[in-house]
Amino acid sequence: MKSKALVWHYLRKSVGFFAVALVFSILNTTLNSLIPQVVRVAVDFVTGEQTEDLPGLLTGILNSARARENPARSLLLFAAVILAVAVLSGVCNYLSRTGVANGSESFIKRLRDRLFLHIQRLPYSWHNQHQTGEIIQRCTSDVDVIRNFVSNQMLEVFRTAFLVILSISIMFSMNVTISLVALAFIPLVLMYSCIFYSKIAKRFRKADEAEGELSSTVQENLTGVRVVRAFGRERYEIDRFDERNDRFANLWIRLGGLLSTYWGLGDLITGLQILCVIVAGVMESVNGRITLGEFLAFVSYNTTLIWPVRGLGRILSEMSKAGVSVNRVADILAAEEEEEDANALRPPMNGDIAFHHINYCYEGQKPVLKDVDFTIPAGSTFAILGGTGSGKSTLMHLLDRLYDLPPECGSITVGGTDISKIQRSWLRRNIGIVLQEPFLFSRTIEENIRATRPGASLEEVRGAARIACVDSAIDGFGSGYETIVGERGVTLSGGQKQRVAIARMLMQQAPIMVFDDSLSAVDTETDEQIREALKANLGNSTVILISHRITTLMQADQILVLEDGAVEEIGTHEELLRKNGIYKKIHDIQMSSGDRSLLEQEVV
Ligand SMILES: Nc1ncnc2c1ncn2[C@@H]1O[C@H](COP(=O)(O)OP(=O)(O)OP(=O)(O)O)[C@@H](O)[C@H]1O
Repeated sequence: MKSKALVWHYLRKSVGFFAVALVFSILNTTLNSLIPQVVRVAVDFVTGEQTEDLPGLLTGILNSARARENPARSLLLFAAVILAVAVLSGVCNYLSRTGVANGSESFIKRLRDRLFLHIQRLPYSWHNQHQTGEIIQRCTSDVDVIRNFVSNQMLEVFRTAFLVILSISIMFSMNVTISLVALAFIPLVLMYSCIFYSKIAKRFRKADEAEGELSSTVQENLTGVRVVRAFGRERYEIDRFDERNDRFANLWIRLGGLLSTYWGLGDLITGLQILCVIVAGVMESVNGRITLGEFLAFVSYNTTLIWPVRGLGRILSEMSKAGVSVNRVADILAAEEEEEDANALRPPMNGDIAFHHINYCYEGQKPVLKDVDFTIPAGSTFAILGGTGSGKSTLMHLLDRLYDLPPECGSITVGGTDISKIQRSWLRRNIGIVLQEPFLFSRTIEENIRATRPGASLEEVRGAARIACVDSAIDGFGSGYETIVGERGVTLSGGQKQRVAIARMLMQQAPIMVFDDSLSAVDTETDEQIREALKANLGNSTVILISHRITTLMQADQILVLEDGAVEEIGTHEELLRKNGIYKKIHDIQMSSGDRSLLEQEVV
């Protein structure tokens, strides 16, 4: 969506509020412009000059109050009129601001909701390509800049335009010469504002990017705080932060410098303009072409005219900032969501899973999977063994359609149906995955486990935790299932996190379950206990086990060995040992390590 279309799309539902605000803002401006007229009349009335051109209503009031015979009473009357106008103007101001607040807040709420929803729907690949800190900055700081413009500046543009037209008309009706003097400076002020406007926009864009980098550094550092501590990298991280913070501060200092020059020079031009108007006014007044009251009114109109014109520069700079922010938000909203075809298939998911000649590479990368072709029989336990980076997780990401497999790169079928024809949400609901790096939300353990089946009872949650062998560990926490898990599960050990993630996946009761190296952080004994519990409870589910550890895989119905993205061997534990290939080699290496006793027990 183009940026302007984006603003309009979310703004149009608030147009009613803004229209009301605009009407009251114009009324408020009109009422304010009456006050110098009342002052003019009051001064001229008291000094006895040209009182015959008083508005009819005012003459009537003055006559009925017999003000002409009593100057003090007449001044009280003028004060009362000014007070009445000021009260009305205040009411209009209140209504205008309320309208703007309602309009802008509802607009921003819609924008925020849409952003959040959109980000939820963006593909996995998009999230992998964007830094979390930068996304957070766009959703908070950029949205705030837009909000600030819409709530404080947008209506000002219209109000200023109206005020300029009104003030100029009144001034010309009073005295053409002084009006021309006043007006001569307006193009200069406007031109000057526009030049600065374009410079400020450029600098703001840079400062905004630097802020994004800074947020990313902080976010990454906080997320990886344990790695930083473990490797004693604090100094390096502090220096890295300092460097970005310096860049950010310098950019803002330069931006501040530019703004200071703008306001300083602006003050000078404004001062000159006011000086010229006063000089011209005094000359016209001395020559008897305007009264004292008119002169005072003129100075007053000129001041109310010149400040908003100068303010236009600020509005323009805010507008440029908002423009940058709108573009950045529009960039996110322009990213294509994962399309969900309502007519896509929702077939039974308890059939064989077949990978047909998969050749896959990530965008711009070398091939990750090379002619991978195998079938996982329904209801079986299938294991995948392979070195790091051999493409095991990629296979699972393709199965779950976290990445879409282009048609020319092979196909994956479940029960004979191509997964590209299966509704994504249906596919994901029926494939439970425990990811390699499980993420737990900062909520209670119970909520974390229940996340995949919100209606589940506590007993069901406990049941899943028991199968994942984490029930007793949870009971050992002070608040049991009510224990809050910190960000990324900081209060839990790596193994406990993995087991809570397994319990969460089990709650899903999916016919296909994938364990992507999800027992790596538990000791071999617990690993075995969990596998035993899973075997007894998984029923007819098809289980895909990915691991580097032979003890985790050896009891699987079939084991596939993946080497550098290609299928190297496939068979049962015994068959693969007999083949004397890579599986046997890994087996022998692990045999000589701590897993030997377990291996021996299990093989017997
Ligand atoms: N999102 C991605 N974008 C680009 N390249 C990727 C992406 N994800 C993985 N890769 C690359 O694809 C290759 C296979 O990665 P994959 O995660 O599938 O390996 P793996 O066998 O699961 O490894 P490990 O056992 O270490 O988890 C690696 O070289 C990796 O760098």
